Amino acid sequence: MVIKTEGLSFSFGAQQVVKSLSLQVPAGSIYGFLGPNGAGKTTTIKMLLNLLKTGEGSIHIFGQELQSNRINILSQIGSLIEQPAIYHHLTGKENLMNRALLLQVSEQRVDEMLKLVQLTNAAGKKAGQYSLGMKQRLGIALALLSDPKLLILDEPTNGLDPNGIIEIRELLMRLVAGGKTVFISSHLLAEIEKMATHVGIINNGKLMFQGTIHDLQNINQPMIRIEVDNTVDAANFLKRNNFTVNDINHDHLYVPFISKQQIGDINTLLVQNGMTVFSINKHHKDLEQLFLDITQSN
Ligand SMILES: Nc1ncnc2c1ncn2[C@@H]1O[C@H](COP(=O)(O)OP(=O)(O)OP(=O)(O)O)[C@@H](O)[C@H]1O
Repeated sequence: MVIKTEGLSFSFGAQQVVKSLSLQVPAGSIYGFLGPNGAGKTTTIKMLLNLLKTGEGSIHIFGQELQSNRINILSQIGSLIEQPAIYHHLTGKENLMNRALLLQVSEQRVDEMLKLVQLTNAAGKKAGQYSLGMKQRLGIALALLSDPKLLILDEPTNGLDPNGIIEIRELLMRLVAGGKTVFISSHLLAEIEKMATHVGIINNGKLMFQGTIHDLQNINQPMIRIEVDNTVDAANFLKRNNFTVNDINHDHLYVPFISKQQIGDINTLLVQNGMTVFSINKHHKDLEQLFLDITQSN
């Protein structure tokens, strides 16, 4: 394991915000650390980077205990938390050169990083004029200068438009293909599902789920969401016709998704039997619905 925590806890005064967290991040993974705002993601990340002192529990990174090996461990981690530390009056390349001087890495490495994050063409432009996505990519380039084995990113796609999100996703996938491990936090389930190999889900400081992306997909099966005039009648009717109805509320009912054909069949069946179908579509759960499922199955 690249990161292994056991019983990790942290409190701000009387408020415990991280509760006995046991994380396992395998080498070569993109580990999606998922949770709603305020769940404790940033606090956990700050502990992993030794920016906050661990309350209780232990942190091992690269197989070594963090406190007693922190200089060695932290020198092999690149990180980006909150806004990247960028000088706006300097160009992208100058920002990187500044850090390169400190780290004693070559200009060639700076150029390689610019290429990797696809900022070569914008290298001579002032960073203050960069879009949010370009700034995030510059932040990642800064984090990568020292060639760290592990990259820890706190919500790097926050505030980005869909193109910016795709660029970051593709970049992270390239990094992992090149042998690095990426730990990335997010509050967006759909975003993490598209790139992560492993997932940890945290809510109110507690780990609710941890496993591979396939384990997550097993508990996060897509549904057919049906909007009809009378959901109770429609649900009873579908059950009589051997469909499983998983959930029902005032406006919608939910049937496990099997195929597109089945969506057509259900539509025809309901309409032919006098029911009004307002909409019918394949539906993916959001994080809140997933929490309910996880809580119920525990
Ligand atoms: N410096 C602080 N002092 C007191 N409470 C804090 C402090 N920083 C965070 N908290 C509280 O700790 C809890 C967890 O915050 P944290 O920033 O770790 O969550 P998060 O999952 O990263 O959320 P977000 O995505 O909104 O940053 C929240 O209730 C927050 O209000």
